[in-house]
Amino acid sequence: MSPSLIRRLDLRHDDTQDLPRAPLDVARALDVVAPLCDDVRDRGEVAVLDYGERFDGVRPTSLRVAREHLVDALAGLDPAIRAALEVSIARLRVTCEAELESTVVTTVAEGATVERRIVPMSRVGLYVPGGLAPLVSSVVMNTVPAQVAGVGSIALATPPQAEFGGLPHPTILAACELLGIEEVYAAGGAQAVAMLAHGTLATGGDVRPVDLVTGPGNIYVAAAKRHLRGTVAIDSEAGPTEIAVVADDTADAAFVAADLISQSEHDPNAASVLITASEDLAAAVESELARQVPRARHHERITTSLAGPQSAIVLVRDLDHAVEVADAYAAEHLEIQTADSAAVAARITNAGAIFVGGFTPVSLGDYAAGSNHVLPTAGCACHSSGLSVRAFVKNVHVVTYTEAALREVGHHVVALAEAEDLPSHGAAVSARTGAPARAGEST
Ligand SMILES: NC(=O)c1ccc[n+]([C@@H]2O[C@H](COP(=O)([O-])OP(=O)(O)OC[C@H]3O[C@@H](n4cnc5c(N)ncnc54)[C@H](O)[C@@H]3O)[C@@H](O)[C@H]2O)c1
Ligand SMILES: N[C@H](CO)Cc1c[nH]c[nH+]1
Ligand SMILES: [Zn+2]
Repeated sequence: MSPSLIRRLDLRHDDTQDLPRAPLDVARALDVVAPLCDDVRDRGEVAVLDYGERFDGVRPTSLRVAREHLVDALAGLDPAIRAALEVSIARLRVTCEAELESTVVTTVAEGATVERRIVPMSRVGLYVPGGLAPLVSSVVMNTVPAQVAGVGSIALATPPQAEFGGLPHPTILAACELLGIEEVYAAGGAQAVAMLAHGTLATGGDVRPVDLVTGPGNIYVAAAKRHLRGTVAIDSEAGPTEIAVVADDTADAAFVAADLISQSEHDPNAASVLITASEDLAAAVESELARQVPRARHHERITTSLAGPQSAIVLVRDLDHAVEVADAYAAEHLEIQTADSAAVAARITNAGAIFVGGFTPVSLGDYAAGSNHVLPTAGCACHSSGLSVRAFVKNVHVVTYTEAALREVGHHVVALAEAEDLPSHGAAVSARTGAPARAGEST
């Protein structure tokens, strides 16, 4: 029998072993990315073009893509792809509209209100991957929530393609035009994220800085987002793709293998993990991988991804143990293919998105489920969320008190200010309410 394409990790008797993770993680990639981002801050568009030439093998004549290229790309778009994009956009828009929170005004006492105002980000930068594959669907996943949130100004960056003379891939340009995105840059990787975050006005260029950078990308893109967080807001570290599948004997091994392969197709650094208590299923999935992988167009990078230390078939004691391991792993995508998938899914705390049952593959969510495919990776799902309208808005409390309402609560403010040895805080209230000043107050 030929050796398995994926290793086994047996946690049944020893679950102190490390969970599968890629050796090239964000922390390591920062060594490359931090100086690169600083260089873009200092040298602006010339640096962006230099790195494009080095990493993408082409130097665009202009970083900003002229509108005519967007219009031409949409005119030349295959109608079947346009129809699919329209469905993808429509489904995601429905979800985003339903999830957009509205302003809430709370009356906490008579004459005292706290309004939570929802304010869209003024200007955002969207990143769309285009190194190994032109992820046109990421144009949709970034843009639709930004537009539903009401963002005023949107810039989008995606790598230049040597094949298209330094322009981004035409299908990506077509999707931009379809969605009305006019400010598109032929810039990829960390240099694109740095360009959006810092802008290039200070170095003589035309790119205005953004307030938020969102979108998926490879490990260098994820590292750039970590490095620049603070200069800008980010959605999450949405790096190399991961899939974990919790499955039992009821799962279809051919489906499970197809789903592992589908996400390994993204990147040699992508991670595919099956978590199961069933040795029979583990063996059947290994056979299916051996059958399906050689037939896949991108079998080389799939093989690298499956063989890497980031991928494994993890053997666990039972379903409870499977849930525990899935939560500890905190996968970007978690599929549940068990006898009662919904009940198992309800027990999961940490995952970017959960795909429930045998007929909800991750690929559906990648394109047309109505969910967002920009999701936290490398364990970040324990603290970060997938992209949604919430990333594109801020909450601002608007506080309004009448004089009577301030008088009613003022003495409590004074008491707490005293407790913190900050009497001038209390004095700012006493000055209005006429309450007696305490020692050390100035009114
Ligand atoms: N987590 C998510 O939500 C999600 C969604 C979709 C895709 N993805 C991931 O996005 C990634 C897409 O990766 P990609 O490479 O195809 O496209 P990409 O656009 O993310 O990255 C390409 C860029 O990487 C830069 N680069 C390449 N090698 C480099 C190096 N050695 N040093 C510095 N920079 C370098 C180049 O500038 C290039 O423009 C995949 O890893 C995929 O799994 C993640
Ligand atoms: N699986 C990716 C998220 O990690 C999204 C994607 C785009 N195109 C295909 N798949
Ligand atoms: Zn995918």
